[in-house]
Amino acid sequence: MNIFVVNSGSSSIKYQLFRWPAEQPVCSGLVERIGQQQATITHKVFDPTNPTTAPAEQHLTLALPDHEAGLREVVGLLTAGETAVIQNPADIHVIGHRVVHGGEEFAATTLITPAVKAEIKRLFALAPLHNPANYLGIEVAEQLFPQARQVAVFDTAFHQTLPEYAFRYALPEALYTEQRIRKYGFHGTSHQYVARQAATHLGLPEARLITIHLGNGCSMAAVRGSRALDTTMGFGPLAGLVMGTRSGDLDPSVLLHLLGPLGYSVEQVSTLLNKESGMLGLSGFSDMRDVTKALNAGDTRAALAYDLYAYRIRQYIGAYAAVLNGLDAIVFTAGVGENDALVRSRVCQDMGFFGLELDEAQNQLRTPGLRDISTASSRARILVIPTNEELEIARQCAQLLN
Ligand SMILES: Nc1ncnc2c1ncn2[C@@H]1O[C@H](COP(=O)(O)OP(=O)(O)O)[C@@H](O)[C@H]1O
Ligand SMILES: CC(=O)OP(=O)(O)O
Ligand SMILES: [Mg+2]
Repeated sequence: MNIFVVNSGSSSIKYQLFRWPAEQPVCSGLVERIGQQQATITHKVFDPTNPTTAPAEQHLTLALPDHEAGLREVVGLLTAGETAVIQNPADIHVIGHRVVHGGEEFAATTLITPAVKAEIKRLFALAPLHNPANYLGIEVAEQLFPQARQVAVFDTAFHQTLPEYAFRYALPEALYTEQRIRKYGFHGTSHQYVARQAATHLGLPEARLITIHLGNGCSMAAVRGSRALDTTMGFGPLAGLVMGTRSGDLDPSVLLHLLGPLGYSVEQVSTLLNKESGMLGLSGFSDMRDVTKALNAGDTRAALAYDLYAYRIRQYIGAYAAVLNGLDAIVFTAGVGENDALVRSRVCQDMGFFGLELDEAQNQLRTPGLRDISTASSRARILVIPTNEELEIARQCAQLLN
């Protein structure tokens, strides 16, 4: 069986093809800047005899007016010429779609039906940056792969186990019962994937874990074994940690002040909080590699941004150690969490109270796969685990269809 995973964003499409049940990655890629003058496709084909060797890479620059044009081009790469890994679109049997917001309706992976699509559409208002793009990806995939079974895997699903006192806001009840205003949480496939690996690695099925996903979007989760107990993102993906361009936690009075005395429109506030804040707002750079470069050059704004970023993570480690009544491990994952040794070092400084003691030499190493970067005497483990949302999505598709 061939499972094709699609993570469709507002201007990008990430994809990966797996052979099942071998869980073997065949190819993966990223289509960027859809709708702009020049879009790019990075397409990687893995060596079928040895998927751990570096894949063959291909780069294309071309005009792609929309997602349909983008996915059509990808189908071309999958089926034609030297890069061909399948003969025609009918060789794709299952398509797993990342859908960011599943509301309270979807606590599990679901086969996509017209009713499911209608529900995903109804949730546009709750995830305006993500759900419309995910929906578009589904529609285009249905056209290009009419034979395939289409499956939705929701970012929110893993967090549906949160207790009510953790997911409710202290607002009048009707806003929850009638408007569904509550904490949902996101990046669920990533938290679930690394939590499972951590629990297996520790040999503790009921491990008390704090998973820390630091990508462009950032979030943390308190996880007991395989059950999510709390998470930092909320009603939408704006709450909690400082992110590349998103503010994270903010006193709601700031919004009232922006909307009232300062005369911002709702649209302007949305742009401010989603696209102009976070590390970009503080330092002028959204990409952590640029922030680090500025920091090393003595830039004081970058230094403050770095301190604030790490401080917020440390605060939530404290909060979640309380939620879990103890701690067996924290797990760093995603682009920043996996690669940025300085962030990990800042976060783990003076955390002896929580049993966390970093081995700085191990922290600096760049070996692939799961790594334990804590000292032998550390009471709780500090792990770095590469996330693989695409593999987790494929696994959930396979599980659903079995
Ligand atoms: N070597 C590195 N050192 C520090 N940060 C890195 C490194 N590689 C990637 N990143 C950071 O990872 C972030 C992107 O993470 P990623 O998980 O790919 O995000 P997303 O899936 O949300 O696009 C960027 O801020 C980027 O700067
Ligand atoms: C939900 C979310 O924040 O996703 P991303 O990090 O991909 O933007
Ligand atoms: Mg991501």
